[in-house]
Amino acid sequence: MLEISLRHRFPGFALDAAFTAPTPGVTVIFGPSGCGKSTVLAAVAGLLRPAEGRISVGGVTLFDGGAKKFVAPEKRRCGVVFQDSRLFPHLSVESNLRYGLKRAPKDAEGPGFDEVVSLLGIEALLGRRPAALSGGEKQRVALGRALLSRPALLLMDEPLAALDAARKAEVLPYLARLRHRLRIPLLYVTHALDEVDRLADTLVLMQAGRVLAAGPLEALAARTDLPMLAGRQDAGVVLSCRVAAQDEARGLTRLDFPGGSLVVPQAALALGHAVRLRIQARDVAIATSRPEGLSVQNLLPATLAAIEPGGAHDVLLRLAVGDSILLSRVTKDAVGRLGLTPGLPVWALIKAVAFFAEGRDGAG
Ligand SMILES: Nc1ncnc2c1ncn2[C@@H]1O[C@H](COP(=O)(O)OP(=O)(O)OP(=O)(O)O)[C@@H](O)[C@H]1O
Repeated sequence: MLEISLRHRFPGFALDAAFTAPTPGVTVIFGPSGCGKSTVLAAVAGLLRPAEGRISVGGVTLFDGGAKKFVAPEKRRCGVVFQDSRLFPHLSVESNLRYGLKRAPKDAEGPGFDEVVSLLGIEALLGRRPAALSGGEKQRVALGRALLSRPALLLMDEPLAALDAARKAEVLPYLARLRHRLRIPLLYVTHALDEVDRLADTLVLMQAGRVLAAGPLEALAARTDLPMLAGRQDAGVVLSCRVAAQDEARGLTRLDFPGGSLVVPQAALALGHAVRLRIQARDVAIATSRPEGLSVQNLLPATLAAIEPGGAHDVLLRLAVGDSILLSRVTKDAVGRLGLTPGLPVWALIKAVAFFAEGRDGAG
């Protein structure tokens, strides 16, 4: 368990944040610029001594303001990866990685050099100096160096923020893969929702120095009372699925989630493989009777659970599909026209889904 409660002041900024998250697992702190995400991370790393509060990881107390306990940063066994890779420029990639290994406590268990190199796909880079690496490659090496120091907790502060979209798309699958393979707890700071969707097990939403909500990603993404998520044009739910069937003839893969199933273009995945699906509210339309002759492949029977405020001209519908929730963004006009009221049985038409295979190479 990660247990964090912090109070600290900077001129013009007050941090008063508390959350808990299960470990191992990926906890993502998400929020707008200046909300205090990096300050929380710095306090966990021991780079900032908070005025008050308590930090414990897996039952080990790193900071306790009341008991005047403050474990020095170098004793915390936190591996830190920043936005800029901070590699040693005069050392080869291999020497940078071995530096991490040298810092590992003698008795600490963790992945070996070869395993980390292969996990991050950096075999071909070992002889190069950091100046000869792309931004994405540098971040993979920085991550490798942090992993090889055998941390009890991995801290990442916007590790992809300095990368362009193509480089980011190159590194994200490695992070997703890591999340699946290694059992090191990860605390990850970002203001990019795609990273949240891909990586988070637990989501911590921060605003103006406070935690607005914290909990499992799937539960938070389905909430309509959190404007930071529901107010976005790309608001939507995340569902954990399993590969249930492969239809070679039609070129489709069937994914089951609690309460229903969806088909996606065929993915080369074994039956039972875990897949994370994201369905945006704007990609879900509804009908009050079963539509015929549709090109849309995913049509699910649902119950309209609630109608929540959306934008100026639209609303968010909460749709119960078995044990799962979908969100649908429709116009206020549609609510009146279709006579939508909570409890009504409806059909959800899902026009698009994004999906990512858990583990493997990460990408779906
Ligand atoms: N050492 C410091 N001294 C004074 N003020 C600070 C210090 N560090 C951070 N702050 C202020 O605290 C607030 C929170 O900063 P923090 O870096 O934690 O935000 P953030 O959510 O990580 O933002 P970003 O996404 O832009 O990195 C900001 O207003 C910042 O200016």
